[in-house]
Amino acid sequence: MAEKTVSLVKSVLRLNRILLLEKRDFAAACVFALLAGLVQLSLPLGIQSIISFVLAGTISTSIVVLIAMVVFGVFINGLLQVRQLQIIEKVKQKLFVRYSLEYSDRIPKLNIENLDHEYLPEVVNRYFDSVSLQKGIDKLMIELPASVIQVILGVVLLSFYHPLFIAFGIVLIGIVLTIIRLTSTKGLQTAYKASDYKYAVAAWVQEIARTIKSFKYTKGTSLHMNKTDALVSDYLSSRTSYFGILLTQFWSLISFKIIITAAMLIIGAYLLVDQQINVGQFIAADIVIIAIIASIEKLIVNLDTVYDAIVSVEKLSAITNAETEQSGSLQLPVEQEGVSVEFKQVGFAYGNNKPVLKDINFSIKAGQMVQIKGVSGSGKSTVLRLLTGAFKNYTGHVLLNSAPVANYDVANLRRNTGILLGSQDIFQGTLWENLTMGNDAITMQQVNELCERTGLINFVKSSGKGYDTQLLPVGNKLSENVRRNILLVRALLAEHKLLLLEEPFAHLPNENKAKMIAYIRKEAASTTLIASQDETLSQYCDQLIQLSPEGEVLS
Ligand SMILES: Nc1ncnc2c1ncn2[C@@H]1O[C@H](COP(=O)(O)OP(=O)(O)OP(=O)(O)O)[C@@H](O)[C@H]1O
Repeated sequence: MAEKTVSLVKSVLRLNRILLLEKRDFAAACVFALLAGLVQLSLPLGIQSIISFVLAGTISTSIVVLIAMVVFGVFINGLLQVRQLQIIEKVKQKLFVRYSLEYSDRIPKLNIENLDHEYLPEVVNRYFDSVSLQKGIDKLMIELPASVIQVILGVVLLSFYHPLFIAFGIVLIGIVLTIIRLTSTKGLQTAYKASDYKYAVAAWVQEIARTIKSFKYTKGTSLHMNKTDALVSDYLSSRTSYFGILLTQFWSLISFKIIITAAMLIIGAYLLVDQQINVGQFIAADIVIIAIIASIEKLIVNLDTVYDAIVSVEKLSAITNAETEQSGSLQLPVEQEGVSVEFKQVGFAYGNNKPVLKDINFSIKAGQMVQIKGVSGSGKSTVLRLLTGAFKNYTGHVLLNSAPVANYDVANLRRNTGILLGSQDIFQGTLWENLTMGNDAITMQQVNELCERTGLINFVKSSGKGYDTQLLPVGNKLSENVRRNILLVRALLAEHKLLLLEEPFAHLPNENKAKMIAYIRKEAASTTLIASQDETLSQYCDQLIQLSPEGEVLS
């Protein structure tokens, strides 16, 4: 697995940006934490005054008032905590909504050229980190700020008892910062690695489920278990190193507590004996110090939540920060029915692989129907893909109406292009949704007509719910014929100026194929490029572009 170096500062800033998206809520939670901290400190002050009164032997109404104030302080503290919980619940819900919408919105806009080496359904698993982030938000937005505020307020309060306590406070904060500084980078790095392996295990289990029939029908081999075993071992060893860091932090904390407790008692006892502070102040100072130690303990014990939250934000960024498609601004002319297409000295390779297309030249007039022919792997589909505008790292010129395809507004281009590529699929939803893709302008009459021509109408009629029939992901349980027909009708529905079709008719009986060709020629009137090895298709086309196995145009 490729190691990713995680920058502590960058990661903390990224987490901060997420928290600051809910600026007002975060500020409100901090204010409540501050108030709660102040109210909590009223407790030692109140106790100190009560002890002074008791020692002076004066039981007066002042004591009753003081006791009432301390009890009231405890009540107010509870009230502030409830308010904090309400704010945090709101933030949790907002986080879930934000990531759900951002993922759904961004995925179709991603630059697939960059994601070519990734399996997107696996990458999208990072979405579950929004739930992990939600879980950590209590600690991040309530407990940790509250602990920091309490430490600062406590040290300020101590300094009023005696200047010696100022030095004590500075040493205290110094030690904590040193512990955090020394262990955090490693802690974060190991947490990130453990998370990587967790996703690797999840991806592999998903892969077994996706290809269940392959694994079910193996001849008793245990490849699936062996691979899981190897991945789980990696996870366990990275998780163990992560836990090692947490243990180091915890040991530092225990040593720190021992030193501070001793220092607190020695300094307090010395000041008391030396009569620099009285008993009430001694007890109150001790209560404050105990509260500070408890807050610091919380800070260090909860560092794993901070690591987890940082890792979650990093993981979620696999989609939220992935590059999206660049769009130009050109629009295709509304009045024109087709578009002219031109390839001038076009060369293309997927990533760093060997070139698929070499010096491709052809031109197609608006409204023409053209077959692109060639053996498997010659690059027929790649020619179509370049025209979708999704792949831009080619050399030479890919022109639509004499303008580079990259100059077109992506949304406008896609609206005007009917695309049938082998990589497209059926999604979980109704047949109607799968055919129209949510385009409300498409009428029942248009859908019926294309279903008649392709023969898909037989499936519609035989399914109990017609167009409302629910389809399973990837078109599971549908016959290959029906699946291909759905994708073909989807590509042709609505008006297009350009049609890019990969083997659209191979599954159709001759009768339906003739009907579809007639439909495209007469009624669609778009410029049509068909990538196909069909020997009989060229007789219906205006042009035949033959590709050699090396990805060159044969004249
Ligand atoms: N996303 C990709 N990443 C890397 N290589 C790819 C990718 N898509 C296709 N290729 C490779 O590019 C070459 C051309 O593929 P393309 O699909 O364009 O050929 P084709 O002529 O349409 O083949 P077929 O008729 O089998 O669909 C093939 O060698 C293929 O393996």
